[in-house]
Amino acid sequence: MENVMPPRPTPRLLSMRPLLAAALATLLWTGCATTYRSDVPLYQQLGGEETIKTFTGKALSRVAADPVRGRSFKGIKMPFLIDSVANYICKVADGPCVYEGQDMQKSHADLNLGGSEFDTLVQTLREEMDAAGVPNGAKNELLRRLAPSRREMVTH
Ligand code: HEM
Repeated sequence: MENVMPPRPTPRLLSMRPLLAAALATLLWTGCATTYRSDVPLYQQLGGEETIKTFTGKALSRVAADPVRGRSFKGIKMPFLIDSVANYICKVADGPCVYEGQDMQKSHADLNLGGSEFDTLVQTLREEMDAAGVPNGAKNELLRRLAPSRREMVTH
């Protein structure tokens, strides 16, 4: 009589099973890490207060050092400003930080900011969040929350 049993997987394929399972787990984990999770406070997904201060400080320092884009920062005490902006961002991200500064309209009113200046800072923040290893989902959620302040700061 003819044998109708399906062929059994080769031992080689069987031995690759743990490898395939590990690859799948890595894929799932990466997927989770890059997606914003509404059940975890955003500031935690951004890496906590320390990381927020790091990427904020680097972004502000880079823009301030630019010969053209940095014009608004002349005479500004950068360590104080960095602390204040980091606390603001931490608070926007539902963190426990206390922000004691003015609202965005008042604090930028005298700077005569253009749209492209705002966009440059946002792009620099994006790059520094990437450098700090902030997952894409958390990064985009923070930028989404900051976006409405553009119309409060930009005057032309
Ligand atoms: C996402 C965009 C921005 C955010 C979240 C932000 C946030 C802040 C915060 C929280 C303060 C501190 C206010 C206070 O302590 O009373 C501040 C002040 C300041 N910001 Fe921004 N800012 C943004 C865009 C910009 C841009 C585009 C520039 C210039 C290129 C700028 C330049 C300044 C300067 C110079 C001050 C100090 C003003 C002063 O003390 O007279 N900011 N910003």
